[in-house]
Amino acid sequence: MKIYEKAPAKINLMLDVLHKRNDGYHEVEMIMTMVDLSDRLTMSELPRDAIIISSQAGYIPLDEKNLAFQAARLIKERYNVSTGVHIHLDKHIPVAAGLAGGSSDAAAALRGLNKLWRLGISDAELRVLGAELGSDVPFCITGGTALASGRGELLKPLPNPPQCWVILAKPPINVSTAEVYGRVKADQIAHHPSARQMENAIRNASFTEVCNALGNVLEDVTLKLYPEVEHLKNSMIRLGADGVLMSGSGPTVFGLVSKEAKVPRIYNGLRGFCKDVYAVRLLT
Ligand SMILES: C[C@@](CO)(OP(=O)(O)O)[C@H](O)COP(=O)(O)OP(=O)(O)OC[C@H]1O[C@@H](n2ccc(N)nc2=O)[C@H](O)[C@@H]1O
Ligand SMILES: Nc1ncnc2c1ncn2[C@@H]1O[C@H](COP(=O)(O)OP(=O)(O)O)[C@@H](O)[C@H]1O
Repeated sequence: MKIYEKAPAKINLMLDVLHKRNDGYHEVEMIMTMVDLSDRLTMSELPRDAIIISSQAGYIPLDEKNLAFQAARLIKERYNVSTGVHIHLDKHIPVAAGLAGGSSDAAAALRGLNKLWRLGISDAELRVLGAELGSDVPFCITGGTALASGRGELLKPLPNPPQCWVILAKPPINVSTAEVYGRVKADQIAHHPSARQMENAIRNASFTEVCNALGNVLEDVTLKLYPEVEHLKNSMIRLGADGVLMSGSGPTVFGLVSKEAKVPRIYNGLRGFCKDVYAVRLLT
């Protein structure tokens, strides 16, 4: 038997850091949504007790460092599964980009293996398992749009934002999430974006209000470390995107665009100096 699962990328429409916790994580408030840029997982049962990861992408680990491997190992151990699985990852989401590619692969593996091994695990239980693998994995289990709090694992579902184009551009640098959080000075954040303002904008289905409510306190850290991210933001604004923000810990910058006619100019303008550019829709 084979199971296929899509693993979409996320963007953070707002991200605030409230304080550093005793366990080393940061208490956050984030509003996240999915975009139509996905990895594709194929999961095939193996009669022997093994987890094999393969991928067409030459730049991700295929051993126990792979988050899909960790997801398979976790579910196998927790539910005493004696057979194995071969997971093929058809990667499309850029890696270490702030788009949760690895977390979404882990979530898709948990969903898929629940079906492959007929375990009957509820989504709520899958989210609890997912939190052991990473703070963004619980959101990626259910997807949609949500307000995430705690370290990212406490989720309040929200309606989807008004449909629009999303231009994603990733400069050729890899950003470590741990390093970015490690440099945040939570008590010195000058401006905190408002989760309430973004939630209201989404509930009002107002594209303009969503653009006005965009904000990410991790930008201050990543833009200082990598000035090319700020350059990319400025280019996207100059080319006419309606709202522009860095996603997560970066370095991917996204631009929200309501009018399709504007998309080619922004896409082509960015492609002039950035290789990794995508024009996609929100996954609504
Ligand atoms: C910043 C965000 C925004 O969505 O995404 P990315 O930019 O990574 O996509 C997330 O908070 C990232 O979530 P995720 O990538 O799952 O992080 P984890 O694996 O749990 O943690 C990696 C490291 O980041 C730090 N970390 C993570 C989450 C959090 N709330 N506080 C933290 O301080 C910790 O140092 C941790 O060791
Ligand atoms: N299935 C996977 N896909 C991508 N990266 C993975 C995967 N499993 C483990 N990784 C590792 O996780 C790290 C973060 O990757 P990713 O999840 O793409 O970034 P981000 O958290 O910024 O969205 C990378 O260093 C990568 O080597």
